[in-house]
Amino acid sequence: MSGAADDAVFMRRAIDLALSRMGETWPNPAVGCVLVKDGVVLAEAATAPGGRPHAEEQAVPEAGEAVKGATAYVTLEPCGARSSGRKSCAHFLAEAGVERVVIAALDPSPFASGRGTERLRQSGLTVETGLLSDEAAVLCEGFLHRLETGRPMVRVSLDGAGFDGRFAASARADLTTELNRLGEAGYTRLWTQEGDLAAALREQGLLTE
Ligand SMILES: Nc1c(N[C@@H]2O[C@H](COP(=O)(O)O)[C@@H](O)[C@H]2O)[nH]c(=O)[nH]c1=O
Repeated sequence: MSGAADDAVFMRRAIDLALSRMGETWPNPAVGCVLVKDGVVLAEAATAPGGRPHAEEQAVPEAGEAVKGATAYVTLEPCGARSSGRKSCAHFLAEAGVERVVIAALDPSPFASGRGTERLRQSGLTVETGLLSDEAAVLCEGFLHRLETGRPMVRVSLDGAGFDGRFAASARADLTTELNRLGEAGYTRLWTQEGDLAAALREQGLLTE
């Protein structure tokens, strides 16, 4: 396999890890991280339920000393700043001796966007962005929606797999207020089935299709 083909395989693995955690990490996005050296996976992890520890914080200690010189495949730009005051993942990867970081999507948070990649580059790591970014976008769409509107995204789903929860409200309720309340509680991505509620949400521009 060529280097580029390898990169896509490992990023797809990181995306799959994160997809399997979707709906469990809110208010944080689900992120996947795969650490690779000489074509061998050293360690892999996804954001823990509840949003912390982050994917990188789990994968790096698991890889141990071998992580020096490795490539990290991450579905989201490693955080460059933390709301929790913990060491940022960019700092953590650089300190551990990772040499190259391949990223699918940039962190959409205005608080953090670009800061992780900047910190990594300043520390001398090679940083590549945008690999499989379309496939990774679903992982942080709810997080981004809540950042922009204060409300969780609502989509129609048959079974709710991968969502933070089900949006249950009367179609006649004040839906914006209900969703604002759920946004304050940290929900980022909710589901509903087709029916009166979905129709009311659609009419009010509150449904993502
Ligand atoms: N879940 C996740 C990230 N989430 C990002 O981390 C920031 C919030 O950090 P904090 O609230 O301190 O835990 C925020 O910018 C969010 O997008 N970052 C990562 O490197 N890896 C992860 O697994």
